[in-house]
Order: sequence, then structure tokens, then C-alpha cells
Amino acid sequence: MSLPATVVTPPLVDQVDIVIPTIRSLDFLEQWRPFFQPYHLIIIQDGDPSIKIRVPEGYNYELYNRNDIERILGSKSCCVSFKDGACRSFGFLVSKKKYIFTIDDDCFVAKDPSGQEINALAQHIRNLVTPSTPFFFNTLYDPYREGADFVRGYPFSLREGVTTAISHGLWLNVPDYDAPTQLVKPRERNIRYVDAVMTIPKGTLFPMCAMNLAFDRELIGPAMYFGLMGDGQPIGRYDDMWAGWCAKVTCDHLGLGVKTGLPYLSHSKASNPFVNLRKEYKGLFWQEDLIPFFLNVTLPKECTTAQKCYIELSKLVKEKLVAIDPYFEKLSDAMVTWIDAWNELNPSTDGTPTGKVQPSKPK
Ligand SMILES: O=c1ccn([C@@H]2O[C@H](COP(=O)(O)OP(=O)(O)O[C@H]3OC[C@H](O)[C@H](O)[C@H]3O)[C@@H](O)[C@H]2O)c(=O)[nH]1
Ligand SMILES: [Mn+2]
Repeated sequence: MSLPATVVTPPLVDQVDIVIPTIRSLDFLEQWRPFFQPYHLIIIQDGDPSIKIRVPEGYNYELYNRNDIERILGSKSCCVSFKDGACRSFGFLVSKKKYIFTIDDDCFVAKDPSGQEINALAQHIRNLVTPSTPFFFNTLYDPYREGADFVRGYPFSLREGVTTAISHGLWLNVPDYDAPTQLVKPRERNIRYVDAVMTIPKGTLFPMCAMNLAFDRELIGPAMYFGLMGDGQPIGRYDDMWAGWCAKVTCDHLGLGVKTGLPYLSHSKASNPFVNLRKEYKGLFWQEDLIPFFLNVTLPKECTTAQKCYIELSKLVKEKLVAIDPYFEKLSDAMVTWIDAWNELNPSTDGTPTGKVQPSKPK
């Protein structure tokens, strides 16, 4: 199937990997073809590795299943979740690109109020290559956007902004509600399109959802670990929340920005709220203690990279969160394993040899 003639030159096509966790089907890629086909995909096949999944024709991709993860990481594979969307972290690890866009396999192209199809990836790239304003809120939202600017009273000393590390997109149709909310509002759909991109202020946390998410892998990749979730773990569906809290305190410490808002996509799958409740219920309690923990985290000035911040965070998790549940000791250790795996697979600035990875043979 040829791309429509209207496709514009894909931005940063050699600097972006699209990471997709899947335990279902990749048919959704047909609808994204005009926007995604020029880009390289990293597909993380979760669940039974003996199942053959079909990747739509014409895409350039790497496909990793559980056997590949264990072959590549060896004993370190224990830090990659199994039977949870958190497995997508592995794609962040093996990518060699500057930017990551991660999307779920039940997310489709949305239309803006004018009826125009939204190129979510292009908007994320615009968000990432333009500065953020975490130190002072601009009431006209994104000041770097065409037709907007800083409002009166905005300090000129802050108008340069800071480098953006994360771009958090939103969803029309099925919103990312937790299980209790889904249970009481099973038919609620998000139809509100808010035409805005905002920087999340320094010192403020946010519930990062991985359905429609992009980030600068070189700046914040080591902090984007989705934790230990799913099979064998006491919690699930808090993968992106954990990564978002760790990444936000890391961005705040390093002076990097996090944006939320445009782009929208259309989320189609309403997962089963009863199943979700069983997976996430501990998180509903734990987060009441986790949020104050993250809000009170201070990192030493020697932590000048995401890796160093993350190792420091892992120590604080072990010291302060094990009282909530012994799980956090295991999670703290997994955070260290993750950084070891990251450093092993990614070239350090002094050129230390990189672990070579081989994906499964294309199906
Ligand atoms: O065991 C699994 C379950 C799912 N996946 C893949 O992860 C993606 C999200 O799965 P799903 O659409 O079922 O999750 P939701 O209920 O819509 O909500 C999640 O959205 C993603 C967030 O990270 C968080 O987990 C929830 O908010 C999808 O691509 C599945 O195929 C998997 O790989 N293994
Ligand atoms: Mn979904």
C-alpha cells in the first residue's frame, strides 16, 4: 500500500524509535501507516514467545519476545516485567536513537475539531524540540507555539526556557481511568479536545500514562524504567506511574522540562475494570505514601546525569519505602539492575564497548 502523496517529510526520521508493547495484535499499525511507516519500530512481544505475531508489511522493525530478552540480558532480564505493558522498558534499553515514542496497540489516529487526522508523532517531536517553562507558569500555555508568546509579567530572564525531556500526550474516547473510576463510570468517554500544550511546573508530580508518550532517551532514558509489574509481582498497571514519578523528580533536579497536552490519539480498548482492580489495587493505597516520598526527594548536586539520579533514587526507595511493603526492596534492586543493563547496552562517553543485541529473526 503506497503512502498518500500528501505525506510531508517525516521529522527526525533517523532519530526516533517507536516502541510498542503487545500481547494482542499489531493491526492498529495499518491506520498509522501515513505517519509511522518511515520510522523504525521496536516491538516488544509480551506473553507466550512461541506465538507468532504478524507485523504489517512495509514497516522496518525489530521484534523482541521473552526469549530474546532473556538471551540478551541474561540474569539482568529479571528487571524486565513479564505479562504487563511495563515490558516496553526493554525497547527503551535496546534503542540507539535520541528519541522514543511509545504507543499502545489499542490506540488509533484521532481527529482534531476541524476533522483533520492528528499526526501524534510529529506533535510530540515539536514538543520535544521546543523548550519547556517549569520555573514560571505561562498563562497562555505554550509560548513557543505559532501565534502565542509569553504574557505580560513573565520574567525575561526565564523566557529562554529549558530543554524538554518528556512529551505526554492525551487520549480521546476511552480515558486512562483507574479501576474504581472505570467501575463507576463504565461508559464515560473523553470527547473534550483541549488545544493546549503545558509545561508541568517544577516540584509538581503528574500521573504519566504510557499510551501516548515520547521522550528524549539520551537525557532521561535511564529514569524511564517501568518497574517490576505483572507476573510474579504484587502490583500491575502502575508501571508508567512509577516511571513518571521517578522521571519527573529527575527532570526537576537536572533542570529539564516535562510537557503534557497535545497530541491526542483515540484509545479504543476499555480493559476489564475487575481485572484491572485486582492488578492495581495495592497501588491505590501505596500511592498515598509514594507521592509524599517523591515530593520530598532531594538529590545531591553530584547527581549530574539521569543514571546518577536513578541510582540515588534506588537507595532512597530501599531506605524509605520498604516500610510500606517488602516489594520495594525488590524494586530498588531492580532499579540498579536496570541501570547496569542500560550502561552495558549503551555506549558510555569514554567509548566503553557496548553489548550487542540481536532481535528475533523477522517473522
Ligand atoms: O500483559 C500485558 C498487557 C498489556 N500489554 C500491552 O500493553 C499495552 C497496554 O495494555 P492495555 O491497552 O490492555 O492497557 P489499558 O488498560 O488500556 O491501560 C494501560 O495503558 C498503558 C499503561 O502503561 C498502563 O499499563 C495502563 O494505563 C498494550 O499495547 C498491550 O498489548 C502487554 O504487553 N502485556
Ligand atoms: Mn488500552
